[in-house]
Amino acid sequence: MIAVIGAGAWGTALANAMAQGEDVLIWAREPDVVASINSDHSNPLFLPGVELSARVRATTDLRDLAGIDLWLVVPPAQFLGRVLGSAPLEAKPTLVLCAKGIEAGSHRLMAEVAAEAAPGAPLAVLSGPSFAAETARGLPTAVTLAAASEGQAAALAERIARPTFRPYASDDIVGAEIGGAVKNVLAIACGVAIGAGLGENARAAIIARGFAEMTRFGVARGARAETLAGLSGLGDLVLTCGSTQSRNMRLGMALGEGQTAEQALAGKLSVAEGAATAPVLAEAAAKAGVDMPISAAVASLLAGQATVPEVMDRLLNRPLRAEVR
Ligand SMILES: NC(=O)c1ccc[n+]([C@@H]2O[C@H](COP(=O)([O-])OP(=O)(O)OC[C@H]3O[C@@H](n4cnc5c(N)ncnc54)[C@H](O)[C@@H]3O)[C@@H](O)[C@H]2O)c1
Ligand SMILES: O=P(O)(O)OC[C@H](O)CO
Repeated sequence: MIAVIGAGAWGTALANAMAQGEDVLIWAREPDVVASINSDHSNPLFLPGVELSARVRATTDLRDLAGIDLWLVVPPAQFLGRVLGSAPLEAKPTLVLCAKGIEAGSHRLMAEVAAEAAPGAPLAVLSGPSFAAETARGLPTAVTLAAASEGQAAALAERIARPTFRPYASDDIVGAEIGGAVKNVLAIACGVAIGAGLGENARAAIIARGFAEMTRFGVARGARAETLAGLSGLGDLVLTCGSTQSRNMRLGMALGEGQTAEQALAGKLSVAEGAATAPVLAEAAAKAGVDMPISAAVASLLAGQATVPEVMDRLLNRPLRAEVR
């Protein structure tokens, strides 16, 4: 049996994919979500329109996960430490971290947060281009699965691979995490460009120059550039910047159309992780001396410290430079 923590769209989609091979127990915070998964095999709150396998069962009690050896950990990034802190981790289950973000305040990646909450538990990171609704419907999905060694990642990949769900093993945990966290911020930037009518040239420029930012930041944090060029970095960047299925892209479009961040985020149950990651990333990059002008622009827009014309002006008037370096 596999456990899943968090029954948002991605936790539910992963549970449904995993149920093709093993029984799954999913923990949800919301009693209504547990009730609809157990009685109707659906999660209309977070993943409407998808019929779930009867092999997925749900609980609101984290203690029910005790004894399960493999957990997919899928709450929003800012809650991951708190949720793990309440979980029965005595048996040191393998934790596959699936949230994409950087912890506010501490600037820690999810594996650093989990290592403190679950000392001694084997850790892995699953990240890549994966809209939940598509994975849940069994459409082909390939992701990076990073663990402490490529051997551990490969063994885990054997366990969680399914006919249309294909993990690629890696030993670069930091690289897999940074790609997923940074692409959400860049997707907001692409959304702003589209929402403000700046055109497709601008979107492509943000993707390419954003990828340069992601690589600079990742390498400074110890990632390998080749990981950032893979599924969890460039792959997810292209997906998220190219589709209005992305919540981050849609948030950016609302900003580009003139809404404030408060207006664009009001009443939303679902998470656009880039909104929480952007200020943390801007701070962490400044602290590390890494130049990330697009991410910094997103952070100032979200904070209401600049308008779209102002950030455009700032970006376009930076000194001309060589493309590489
Ligand atoms: N949705 C996707 O397509 C997708 C794909 C890959 C990765 N992810 C990542 O998965 C993570 C979860 O996103 P999602 O899309 O499944 O969520 P979601 O937006 O569908 O749902 C929100 C989730 O937040 C949880 N939540 C709200 N307040 C909370 C709190 N105080 N403590 C703990 N949990 C709380 C809710 O219970 C719910 O599970 C994010 O890091 C996201 O970037 C999402
Ligand atoms: O809807 P988004 O922007 O959170 O993107 C979802 C996934 O991260 C895509 O891989």
